Amino acid sequence: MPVPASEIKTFADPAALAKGAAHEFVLQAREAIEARGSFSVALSGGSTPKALYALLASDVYRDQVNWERIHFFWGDERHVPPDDPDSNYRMANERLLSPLSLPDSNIHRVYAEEPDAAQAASEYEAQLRQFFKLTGPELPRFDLIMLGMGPDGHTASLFPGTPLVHERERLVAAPWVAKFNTFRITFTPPVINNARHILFFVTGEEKAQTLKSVLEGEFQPEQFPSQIVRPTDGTLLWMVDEAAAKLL
Ligand SMILES: O=C(O)[C@H](O)[C@@H](O)[C@H](O)[C@H](O)COP(=O)(O)O
Repeated sequence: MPVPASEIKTFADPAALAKGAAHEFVLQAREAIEARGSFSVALSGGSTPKALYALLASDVYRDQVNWERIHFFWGDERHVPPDDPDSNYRMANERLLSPLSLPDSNIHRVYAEEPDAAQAASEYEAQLRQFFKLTGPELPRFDLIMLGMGPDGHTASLFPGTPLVHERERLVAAPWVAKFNTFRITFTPPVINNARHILFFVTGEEKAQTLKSVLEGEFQPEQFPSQIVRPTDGTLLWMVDEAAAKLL
């Protein structure tokens, strides 16, 4: 079932998308802080959000939000230490968190330096349960989960072929990702789909065919894991640039 046009916003280029995303982030943060006193957000990794993170920490936006009311998590993390060039935490910390000098209590990173990835995943799940005060099978409800999409249609660290697209129990898992010959730590679909708001950021012509398959093609989440993202009681917005949207 194709994604409705109302859930897709197209921008001229990555810079325009970053501005649009920063505006959306600030609006959602203010709304959550106003309504519930805090804003819980799971950041995405990779390269697309780099410009957004730097923009949010810039003079243009930094005074528009009460950052101390915001709690930062990660939707996925590479199985590397926090100072590794591949670390999603390091990427966000350098561009957003460190420049804002947030208290450590606002930053909830994955302890991906743990040699046993499965242990790192269950530890992160414990962090989620503690922060959201979960006592039973209920799910954490993030105010915002930010996601990217790879050219292969993966999102977070849910890669094509992973059985995790059908996961219903665990909140966080540690899949082996053969294409990178490494483990990853990732939210599972139930956590992602329980968010109040989900934003996808997708740019670049190399993703155009996959984006068309994901948004307009048959529902095949095993092949295109990004298709599994369908909020049960929340909003979903695909923020894409013209290059990525050229086949839509
Ligand atoms: O850990 C990661 O790499 C991300 O969480 C991943 O899901 C990313 O969002 C996509 O791979 C898109 O990455 P780019 O933005 O670099 O294209």
